[in-house]
Amino acid sequence: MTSFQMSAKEDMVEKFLDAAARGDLTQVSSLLSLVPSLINQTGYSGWTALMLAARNGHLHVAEKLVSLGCDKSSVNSSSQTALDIAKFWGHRHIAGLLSQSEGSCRRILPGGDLSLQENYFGRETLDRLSGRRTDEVWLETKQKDLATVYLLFSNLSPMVSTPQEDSEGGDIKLCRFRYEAVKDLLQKPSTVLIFLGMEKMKSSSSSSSQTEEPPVWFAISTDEDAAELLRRCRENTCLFPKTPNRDLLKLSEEEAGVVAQARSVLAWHSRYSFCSTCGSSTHLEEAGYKRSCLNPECRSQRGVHNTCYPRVDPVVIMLVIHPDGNQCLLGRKKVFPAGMFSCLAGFVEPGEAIEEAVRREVEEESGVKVGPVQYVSCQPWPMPSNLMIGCLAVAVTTDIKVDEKEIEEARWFPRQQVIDSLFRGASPAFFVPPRQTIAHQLIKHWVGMNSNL
Ligand SMILES: NC(=O)C1=CN([C@@H]2O[C@H](COP(=O)(O)OP(=O)(O)OC[C@H]3O[C@@H](n4cnc5c(N)ncnc54)[C@H](OP(=O)(O)O)[C@@H]3O)[C@@H](O)[C@H]2O)C=CC1
Ligand SMILES: [Mg+2]
Ligand SMILES: [Mg+2]
Ligand SMILES: [Mg+2]
Ligand SMILES: [Zn+2]
Repeated sequence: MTSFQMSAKEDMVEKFLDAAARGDLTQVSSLLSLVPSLINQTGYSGWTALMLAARNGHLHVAEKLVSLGCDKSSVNSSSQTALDIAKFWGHRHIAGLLSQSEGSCRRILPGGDLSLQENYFGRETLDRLSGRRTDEVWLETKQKDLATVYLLFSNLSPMVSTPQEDSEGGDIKLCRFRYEAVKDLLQKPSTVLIFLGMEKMKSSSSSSSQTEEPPVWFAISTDEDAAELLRRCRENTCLFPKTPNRDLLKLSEEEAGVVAQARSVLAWHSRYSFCSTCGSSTHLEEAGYKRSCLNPECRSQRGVHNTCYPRVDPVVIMLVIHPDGNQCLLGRKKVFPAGMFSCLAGFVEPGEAIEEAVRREVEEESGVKVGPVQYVSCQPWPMPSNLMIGCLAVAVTTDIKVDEKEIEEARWFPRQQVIDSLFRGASPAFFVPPRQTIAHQLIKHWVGMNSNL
């Protein structure tokens, strides 16, 4: 693109965003009919037309953008969606429009502040088709299907491609392989193969493609040398991320959901090679979703035996609200980066209800006693297989005494300080974990609950 063409495009985007901010429906519509791709363009600080309409309360513009299929979930550089912005500025009619799918639930379950929140790692991109896991003929046919997608894992990290230096954005992408490129790995006895599921049918797909089944996905974990595996990829920007806690947060929402599933199941295989009941060898069944003991005398062959199936560890994570309603309790572990504070969290223990786990962990870690607990949303966290259960909790005492083994410091933070740090105000007193964590989303949820300012 020449510099002239570029500045003409920028002018057009600016004109479009300005029209949305002013509520000029006629200009918004005519620019969109000329250049439909304007719809999700961003301007200053990542603001889209929908966000600007939401900021200024222009319902008709917001309706037009939504009816044309604009992206309602995109976030600006302060991690706010158009819905957050509409709620914050008190434009209830627009907030209602942007959360319309929740309307019918609200009628069925009145009273609760129900927001259909989807967290990073939580998107179900694939239909798991668990019924097919025992259909060996079907699975074998699918393995050889030309459209089938294989992901390669080494040491529990998926092979990803990193952006070219001159490209925009910092996202990483999963490397997708076809059967021909991995069939030798499938023959190796040490390879673990997991059936992940089938791509979901797109509602807009044409009638001719509806007769064909969408592609299925498998994950392969192999002990082949990582450098050797990387040679299978044509691009030279591929790698296996070394720090999953950080690096796997750079995937798209769709790919993050697939990785959450694959990584947790593979982590279970790598930790549970032998039968945990009798110590004998096991073999893989049900397309990677079961390990059965090879000892015919083993107790795990009879009755209900959860040891044969992949594990999920429930963890409660909670934002504790001060009895005055205007402060929240955040803590930091020694391993956190300097200045970062987050929600308290802890593993649910056997025979424990979620509410009780919240009360116990908060008291253990901070000395604060908690009364009412409300579930908000959850997040699969594949490090290795936690299910983070996000709650709000109201404190009934306020004195803090931290458990120094787990927590370095815990403090009550006033709402304004939390808002500044969440939306990166001028000089925030601390910072919160990135938006991909449920900790961030819980903090944002609390701030949003009373944001009709
Ligand atoms: N997505 C998000 O926003 C967040 C995710 N998390 C995740 O939640 C998890 C739990 O939080 P954390 O505060 O550490 O939990 P806890 O407060 O329960 O403390 C963890 C410690 O408890 C012990 N422990 C008890 N039961 C278990 C179990 N079933 N599995 C593992 N360890 C157990 C371990 O001690 P020892 O090793 O000494 O035996 C461990 O170091 C972490 O893995 C963390 O990654 C945490 C915060 C935010
Ligand atoms: Mg903890
Ligand atoms: Mg704890
Ligand atoms: Mg604990
Ligand atoms: Zn056994």
